[in-house]
Amino acid sequence: MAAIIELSRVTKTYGRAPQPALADVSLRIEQGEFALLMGPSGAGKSTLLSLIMAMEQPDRGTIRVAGRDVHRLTRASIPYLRRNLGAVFQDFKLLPEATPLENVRLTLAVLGLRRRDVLARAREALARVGIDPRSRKPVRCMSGGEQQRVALARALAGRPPILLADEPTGNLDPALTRDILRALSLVRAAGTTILLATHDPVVYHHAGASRVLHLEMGRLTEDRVLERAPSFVAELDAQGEPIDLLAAIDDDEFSDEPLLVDTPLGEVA
Ligand SMILES: Nc1ncnc2c1ncn2[C@@H]1O[C@H](COP(=O)(O)OP(=O)(O)OP(=O)(O)O)[C@@H](O)[C@H]1O
Repeated sequence: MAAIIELSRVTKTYGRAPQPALADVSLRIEQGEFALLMGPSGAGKSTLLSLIMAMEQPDRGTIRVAGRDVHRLTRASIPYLRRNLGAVFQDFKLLPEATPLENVRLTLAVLGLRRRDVLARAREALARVGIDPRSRKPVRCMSGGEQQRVALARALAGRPPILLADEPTGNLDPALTRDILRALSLVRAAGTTILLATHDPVVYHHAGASRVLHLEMGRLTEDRVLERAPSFVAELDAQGEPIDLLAAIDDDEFSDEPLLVDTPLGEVA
């Protein structure tokens, strides 16, 4: 099977740093996998995610998403990458003065989703993470945990086939962490490939991930398949809950109108 994400001998050094942030990393992630990216602070987890999102350039090596080298995409192909990758950043990258609904709606509009679908999708994604879509609060007035959930809703609302998340439970208490993990289980059950960077042992034990990748000082030191599904995922399966948040991208929902907007997800043409 073709890998949906493939890194081949990727090295990245920032500026004149004495050590590379990532050193000769190769890995393949197949469609539908849920992989955790673990390792101590500074190990290179965020760097790896940034490279996949084409927010940073590697010094050497190639990174392919759905078979395409993300660092050789033409300008016209950037929307293809943005539609395929939903991202939750460590610092959220939300628009601070905008409400949660505006944050999600704007991203969907920038992705080119048809106007009539934007509002429904945005409301649905916010409700799924426990944020009231009618809230008039600017996100800068919300707690870290609330902002984190808005960021997750924004990433999921576009129904990307791949979700990249950097510490998505970092500001959440255990109950909210569990809610987010539950949302991620549904996302994964709908076929989305997830790559999630975390320090959080609760995530490790309860996310239902299928694989753990461990980074140390920029090197991939462990790549392990996890056999056991956590109990609450099994519970969800038993209940047969409808999975409606994520489905494959339906290109008919996207308009062909060209857009050029500088967004928190980068410039989108
Ligand atoms: N934009 C940057 N400019 C310069 N150095 C950077 C930059 N981003 C990361 N680094 C450095 O690269 C190395 C890897 O950092 P990275 O943020 O990828 O690690 P991490 O595993 O995500 O850490 P954490 O768990 O603390 O988020 C660190 O030494 C860090 O200081």
